[in-house]
Formats: sequence, C-alpha cells, structure tokens
Amino acid sequence: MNSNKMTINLALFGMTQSGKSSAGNIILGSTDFHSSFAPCSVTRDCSLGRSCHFRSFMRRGGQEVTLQVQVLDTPGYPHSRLSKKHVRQEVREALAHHFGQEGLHLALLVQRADVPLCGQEESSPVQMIQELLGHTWMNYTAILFTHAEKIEEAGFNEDEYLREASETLLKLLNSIQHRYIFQYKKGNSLSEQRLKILERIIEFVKENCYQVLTFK
Ligand SMILES: Nc1nc2c(ncn2[C@@H]2O[C@H](COP(=O)(O)OP(=O)(O)OP(=O)(O)O)[C@@H](O)[C@H]2O)c(=O)[nH]1
Repeated sequence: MNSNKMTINLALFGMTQSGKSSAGNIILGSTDFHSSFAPCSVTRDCSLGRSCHFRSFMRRGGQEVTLQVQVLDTPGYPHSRLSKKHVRQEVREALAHHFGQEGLHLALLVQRADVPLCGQEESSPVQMIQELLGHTWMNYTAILFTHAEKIEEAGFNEDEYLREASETLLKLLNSIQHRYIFQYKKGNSLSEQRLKILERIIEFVKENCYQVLTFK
C-alpha cells in the first residue's frame, strides 16, 4: 500500500430489495449500480464500483491520505430467480476476483430498519456472510440500516429502536461489536448522508487496525 493512498474495500450483503444497490450508490456518490423498486430481485450479478479519490478526508501518521472506496454489490439472498447455491457461488467468486489479494475491509449487511430481523434461518444473508467470510466474520461485519426515516416517522429515535429490537438483532449486534449505521432517505442531502456513512465506515476500519480478509 502506498502510504499516501488508501483503498477501502467494502461488500454489500442483504436480502432482496433491502437497498444494497442504492446504499452502494450513496457510498460511491454515483449511479453505478442499478437500483429500483421491484416485487422481485433486481440485481443478478456482482459488480464492483469505485469512488473518486478523496483528499483531505483522512490522515495517517500526520500525513494526508488520498482515499478511494471500492464497493462490491451482490444479488439479494435469498433471490427470487436464482438458487441460494448459485448466489453463494457468484459472490464467492467475486470476492476472490476483486478482493482476493487486496482483501476486504468491511462487509455491510444491508437491512431494512422497518423490517424486523427475526430467527436466522439457513437462507439468511448472515449465514451467507458467515460461510463466505469464515470464522472471523464478526470482526469484518457492520449493519447498514436502510429506510431509517421510517423509524423517525414512527416516533422512535435510534436508541429507542435498538432497545426494542428483536432478540435476533440484539444478539447479532453484540457479536459484531455494535457496528451499525442508519441511512435516512429524507432530510439530509445525499452528500451529507454519504459523508456520515463514510465517516462511520472509516471509524470501523480504523478500530480494526486496517486489517483485511483475503480470499484464495
Ligand atoms: N424510503 C427508502 N427507500 C429506499 C431506501 N433504500 C433503498 N430504497 C428503495 O428501495 C428500492 C430497492 O432498492 P435497491 O437499492 O434496488 O435494493 P437492492 O437490495 O439492491 O435490491 P435487489 O437487487 O432487488 O436485491 C428502491 O426503490 C430504492 O429507492 C431507504 O433508505 N429509504
């Protein structure tokens, strides 16, 4: 790694229509990923998007670092058309292809805040993360709650929401050291949202001492 340049590698996981592509676009500040409402799964293939280079965003050892973010968008899991086996294989190959050598800094589990996370079945995205990232998955995973404006509309703040969350979600948050981000569609401008999300992601990556997971 060039000490004045840093690339942060992220992968998005989540159920169909949870808002993965839209979150990826917000993080990258682009429209690289096709995002739309549908009564079925939209994304069929993995794809990698790259942000522009940010200057004056991050410092390391007193030096200004130029930062670039790479985001891997993945098909929803479970998928409305593709088998679970197919999706797992597609994502496994994409992780090895894009992050095999460089490594993955953080997997974002994209979860709708207005859909309670209940008992984790074999077909849940968390199971896929565990399978693909291996036994240290919990050190490299954070939850990105989309549709967070629905929480506000229902009169909850973030702390109240988390206090009343399902046992499954609370257990998951405990195991990933309470790494979570709320993404709001209303109110803040897109660039404000992006900045807030990026700051949290960088915080998590720093707390993890910039460690990465590699895939052979
Ligand atoms: N209100 C609201 N809508 C959102 C939010 N995030 C995404 N959406 C909408 O949800 C729909 C699905 O978003 P996508 O980004 O395509 O979701 P996806 O997980 O990539 O979908 P698949 O590829 O089908 O799995 C789109 O209409 C988005 O505009 C959010 O935070 N709030």
